Amino acid sequence: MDTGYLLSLDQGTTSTRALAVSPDQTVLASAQKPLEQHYPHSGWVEHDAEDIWQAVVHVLSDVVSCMADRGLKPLALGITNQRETTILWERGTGTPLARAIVWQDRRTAPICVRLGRDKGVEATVTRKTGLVLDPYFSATKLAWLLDDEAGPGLRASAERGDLCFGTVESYLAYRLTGGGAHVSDAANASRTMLLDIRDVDWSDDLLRLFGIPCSILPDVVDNTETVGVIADGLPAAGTPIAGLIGDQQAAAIGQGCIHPGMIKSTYGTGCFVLQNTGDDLLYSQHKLLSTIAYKTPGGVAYAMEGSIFNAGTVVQWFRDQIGLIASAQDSEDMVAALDGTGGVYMVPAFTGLGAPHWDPDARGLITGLSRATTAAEIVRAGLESVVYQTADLFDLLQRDGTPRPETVRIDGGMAANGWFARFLADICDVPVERPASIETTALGAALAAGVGIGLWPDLAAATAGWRQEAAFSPAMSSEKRGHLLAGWQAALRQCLAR
Ligand SMILES: Nc1ncnc2c1ncn2[C@@H]1O[C@H](COP(=O)(O)OP(=O)(O)O)[C@@H](O)[C@H]1O
Ligand SMILES: O=P(O)(O)OC[C@H](O)CO
Repeated sequence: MDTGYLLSLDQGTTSTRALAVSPDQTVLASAQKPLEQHYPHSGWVEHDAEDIWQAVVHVLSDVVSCMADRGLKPLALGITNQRETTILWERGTGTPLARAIVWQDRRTAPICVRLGRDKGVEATVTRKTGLVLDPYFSATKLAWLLDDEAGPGLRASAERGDLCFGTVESYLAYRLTGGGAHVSDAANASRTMLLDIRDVDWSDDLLRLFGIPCSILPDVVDNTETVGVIADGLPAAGTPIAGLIGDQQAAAIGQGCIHPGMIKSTYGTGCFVLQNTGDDLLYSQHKLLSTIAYKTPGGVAYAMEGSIFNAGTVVQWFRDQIGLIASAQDSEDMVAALDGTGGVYMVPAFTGLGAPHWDPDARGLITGLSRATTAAEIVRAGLESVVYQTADLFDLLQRDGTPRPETVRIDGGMAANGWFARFLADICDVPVERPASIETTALGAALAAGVGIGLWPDLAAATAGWRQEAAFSPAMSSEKRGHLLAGWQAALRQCLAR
């Protein structure tokens, strides 16, 4: 096997990370930079795409120079990213022309409501894209940037061919190759609401529906395809960019969920449950999403996905907004000794509710408060709410006919919380596994790039070394589980009934 390492770039919602991964899948070095969030209006979430670029150069440069000191060179770069976040930049220079509209942003809810009045339109969108008509996805964000009165009005430049559109991996590949590659991978492209996921190509009908000129679109590539090399003057210049993949699909690969039926749940800013359905494109009867897990020369693999918009943000809110905890770790220490929440439930609909409700206007609530309620009980209710939402998604997956998983593999920042992992196993009544490598998302991108340069023949070979670090078995009585879930459903109804 080649000496050298795989370079992985993980551009997430709250931070940008670079990792050096050895061919035996050990993390050799890493660097991270937090990303500033902008909330210009209620329900709006933006990132400065130039900040993202500067952070990328910074973390890549740190890792590459640290590895150079050890005499090692990058073999290939894999890029993984927050999905759906929408960027428009100037063709040629790569200069962003507006703030990136982040996946959590709800400003385009009125566009979705208008289009959704025609039930035929909604059904067509779902059949072609596997998605539901919701502001979460890129299409309406892009339409807003081009045409909305409150937006930057970029339609004329787009029609002149001066603009490029892309999600984050596309923007980074463009800038890293010095404008040489305007591409998006199949997994990321499947989240734009412009791709027909049956033939993995942009849909003319959808482009017409959302008013998107095809001149601004990237070319769609496989997830293990070499799209170009890093341009001169940048860190790791000359390195092939050999894997692009959205972060939830990357986590599925990093977790070795490459066989039909396998399931992973990632707890970062949001929580995303993906169950691999192989070459079967299944459509949900319960508003779960059908999406491309990955496309390789071996074909397309699909997944069913449930998206929870707020997971780690609950912990951040306790820490940064209302000061109930000093650090994320405190959330575990504080709740572990409690018997329960004393009847308190929280529904953390800070930016609306995702699957299966798709309610952009829902807002959070805390119920069941009494004079005896403690801060610890409220924190526990927050952690529990993420578990209950996961349980709802597992239930719907099975009602949609997917096999009951033998185990669920978890990752992301919140998965570090042992109490949370145990409660998840109890409430979902399924064994929960945590992997030895907690950098699952970045690892998935590194493995995709490794397959891209032929280090492994395919994803099955690349992921064969997956190892478990900890396992949590369900131990709660079904009576207690039923009681807790009934309380959750009552709180959820209150939230949805406003
Ligand atoms: N011990 C912990 N218990 C609960 N939540 C935690 C813990 N450690 C980190 N988190 C949460 O995990 C999230 C960060 O996870 P990460 O996977 O890095 O997110 P992202 O990729 O979305 O930026 C933060 O929201 C943080 O509050
Ligand atoms: O940045 P993360 O890890 O919360 O992931 C964001 C998702 O890709 C949004 O779909």
